[in-house]
Amino acid sequence: MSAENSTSKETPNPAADGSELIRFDGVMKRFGSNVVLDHLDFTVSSGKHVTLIGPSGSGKTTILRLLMTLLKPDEGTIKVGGEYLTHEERNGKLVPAGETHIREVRKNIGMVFQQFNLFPNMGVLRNITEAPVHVLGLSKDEAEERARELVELVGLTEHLDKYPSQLSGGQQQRVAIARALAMRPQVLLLDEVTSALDPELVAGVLDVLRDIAHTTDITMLVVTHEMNFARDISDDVLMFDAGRVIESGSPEKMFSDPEHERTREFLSAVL
Ligand SMILES: Nc1ncnc2c1ncn2[C@@H]1O[C@H](COP(=O)(O)OP(=O)(O)OP(=O)(O)O)[C@@H](O)[C@H]1O
Repeated sequence: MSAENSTSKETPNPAADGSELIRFDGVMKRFGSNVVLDHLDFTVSSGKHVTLIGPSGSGKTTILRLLMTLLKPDEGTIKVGGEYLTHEERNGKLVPAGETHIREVRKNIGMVFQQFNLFPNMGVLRNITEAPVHVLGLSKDEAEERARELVELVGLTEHLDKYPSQLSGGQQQRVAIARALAMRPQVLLLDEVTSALDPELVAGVLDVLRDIAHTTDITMLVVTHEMNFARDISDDVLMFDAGRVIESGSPEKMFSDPEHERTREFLSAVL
């Protein structure tokens, strides 16, 4: 892996300065009568790596899906980079955001899913260049140059010409990581990115992500059941229960001396 060589060029978030990047204010999300996020407030500072932990169904993935605008909150507001994601200001009033506004704010956010979601009919290089060319308007040459750097960063240089079906799950997930970074997002969302992988492929993907976490200043919001990985990369860990943050702190504190009974129960089941 050659992350060290490429970081000066690769730093996806050159403006990471510790200012507030993500803000949830009173966010409520329900599915039918099931209140999944219960007036949730939290913030993430630029450049930080924040891991969301908590029992199944506590709302972690829902938070990432709200940030990707795959879902809309029923109440409350979400800001990314100081801009409302869910609303826009018109004539001094806050109104539901239109598609153009949402697309602009969303350019700052990249997501890697459990199931890779690569384009099956495109090779590795084109999977990575497609969005930068069509969404950011980069020239094909610019996008390819950047894609080659990212392919090196994720350790797949020899596989550049292959199609997703010719790659292992771990390699496909590394392509998905490169594809997300190619958009130079300010924040990278990682949703259980190793849970669909065969166990022997998990370590390779986590190593790539550790490398990215330690050698770039991209902001990360991570949902994972890999607690050692969470401990290695996190600045902060947020413990969710029933749609609320019940405890937060450094990984050292959270994993060795949690305060909340529910956190202790959860960690004793997963560690
Ligand atoms: N599209 C949907 N329609 C109905 N219910 C949903 C939908 N998406 C999520 N839910 C419900 O919302 C709750 C929270 O789901 P979410 O996936 O956010 O939890 P999670 O904390 O990420 O869980 P896990 O660790 O199992 O992935 C669950 O009860 C889930 O069944």
